[in-house]
Amino acid sequence: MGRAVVAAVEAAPDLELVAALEHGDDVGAVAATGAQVAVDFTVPDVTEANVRSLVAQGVHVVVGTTGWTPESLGRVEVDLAAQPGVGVLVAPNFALGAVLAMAFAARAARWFESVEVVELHHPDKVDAPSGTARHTAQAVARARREAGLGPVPDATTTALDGARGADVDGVRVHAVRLRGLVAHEEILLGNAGEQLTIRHDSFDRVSFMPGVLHAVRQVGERPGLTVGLEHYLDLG
Ligand SMILES: NC(=O)C1=CN([C@@H]2O[C@H](COP(=O)(O)OP(=O)(O)OC[C@H]3O[C@@H](n4cnc5c(N)ncnc54)[C@H](OP(=O)(O)O)[C@@H]3O)[C@@H](O)[C@H]2O)C=CC1
Ligand SMILES: O=C(O)C1=N[C@H](C(=O)O)C[C@H](O)C1
Repeated sequence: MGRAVVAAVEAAPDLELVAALEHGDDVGAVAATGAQVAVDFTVPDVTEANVRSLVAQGVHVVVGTTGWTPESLGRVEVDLAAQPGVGVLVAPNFALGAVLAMAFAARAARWFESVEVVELHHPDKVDAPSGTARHTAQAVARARREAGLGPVPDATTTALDGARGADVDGVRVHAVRLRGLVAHEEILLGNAGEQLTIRHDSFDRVSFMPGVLHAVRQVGERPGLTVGLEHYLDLG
């Protein structure tokens, strides 16, 4: 992703690439390069420290790295309170179609008794379920709560560990890892006698770049912490 972002920024006539950091480089020296906005695609273990260092330097941050917890987001919010004017966007998916799929699923959720999420990725991915699937399940669960729906029906009493996937806010999420895949998600919504399937496929990492560039252009205008690109697309 880092290489794809470098290429996308270099190809954008209104943006200038002033630095490209690799593993081992000093994030604390980013402001000195003149950077106004930093983009982080690293690993869950280091992204919070990167973002907090960048916020302390007064640099806006666009984050694609997954694995964020409510606690790590909370610590960034505390840092941002001391840096008014600095914006941070943490977005689990920058593909416009994926953001729309999440929004459509949340909109549909109140009308269906059952829902499950299946995410499918390349086998080099280190986290499961994907940040996108977690974000989707949370949005669907919120919509179900707001509509007064009860738990998703499931009579399972005996199962091998993992057979029913992970429970994210009461929504079952299943993770597939398969060579050849890039990033894919299906939201399955069921009622008696019918099913709605909402599916998004990223076939190439270029799919994430329009969303990343949109965020880079916007983040300076949106101080504080934002979670999810949908808020930058008027879909939140
Ligand atoms: N929001 C979105 O739209 C998308 C999000 N992602 C997420 O972005 C993240 C990165 O994905 P991807 O680019 O595929 O992963 P890669 O494994 O290809 O890249 C991760 C990068 O982080 C670097 N890195 C690893 N450890 C450290 C460290 N301790 N300090 C600094 N840098 C480190 C790696 O360097 P080295 O290899 O030298 O160790 C590598 O350059 C993942 O969390 C993924 O889920 C991915 C695609 C889209
Ligand atoms: O690791 C990936 O590849 C991806 N990670 C993000 C996620 O965890 O949701 C976004 C996209 O699915 C690709």
